[in-house]
Amino acid sequence: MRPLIAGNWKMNGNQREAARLAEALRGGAENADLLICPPFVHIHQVAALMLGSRVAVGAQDCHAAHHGAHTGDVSAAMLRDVGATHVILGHSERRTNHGENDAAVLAKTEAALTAGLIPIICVGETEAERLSGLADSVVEKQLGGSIPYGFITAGGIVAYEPVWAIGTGRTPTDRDIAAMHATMRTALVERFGPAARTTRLLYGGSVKPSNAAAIMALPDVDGALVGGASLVAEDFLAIAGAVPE
Ligand SMILES: O=C(CO)COP(=O)(O)O
Repeated sequence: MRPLIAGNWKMNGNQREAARLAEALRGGAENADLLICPPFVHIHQVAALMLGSRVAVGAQDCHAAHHGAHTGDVSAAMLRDVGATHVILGHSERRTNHGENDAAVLAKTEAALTAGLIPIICVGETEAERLSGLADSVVEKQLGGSIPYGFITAGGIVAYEPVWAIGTGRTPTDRDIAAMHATMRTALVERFGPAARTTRLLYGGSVKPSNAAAIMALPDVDGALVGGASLVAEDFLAIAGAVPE
């Protein structure tokens, strides 16, 4: 399957910087689909800049409700309206900083699907959980609790992001990444059947140009969710260029 290289810009950049970064990516990549996820306030502008390009635009979160009295929140339908096609949900920074649990991620994912957005559900263990041998069970529980019916057929995407690898420069060994991706594939196929074989499983956590080729070559790794390195156009494109043909 064609890999997806997704950039999570997190809370970075002003309008001018967002436009400059988006424009530098407009040409896309040879062997991978590209997706960029700017902060809410830049989505409209960036989606307009990317019209007619092969680069998709997504958001980093959405609310579970369609509309209503939810001060400060943004609905999936609003994101779709301004040009987003994807939304990252359940990122560990949301789980930690905003207390989002699997039930909340499930509700948001259902809202995204209803609005016609492709959800990217993030899962991953903390360092303490990995050291206690709990990584597999933590990720299986997150998958079980946050993926709704209809996710697979709608092209939903899962990102494995070990919490301890995010922004730290540390990554699991290639063997550990491959093992977790195999675990996730098995769990999805057991629950949803063979259709889940085509679900994209991304790896995220300190992906950079120097480690991308090795990670992207692993079985069941269908792309990357990139944080810091997605803010530098040449690094993001180098990661996309490292995808095997
Ligand atoms: O959280 C991430 C992407 O969602 C990964 O961030 P880094 O690539 O900066 O480690």
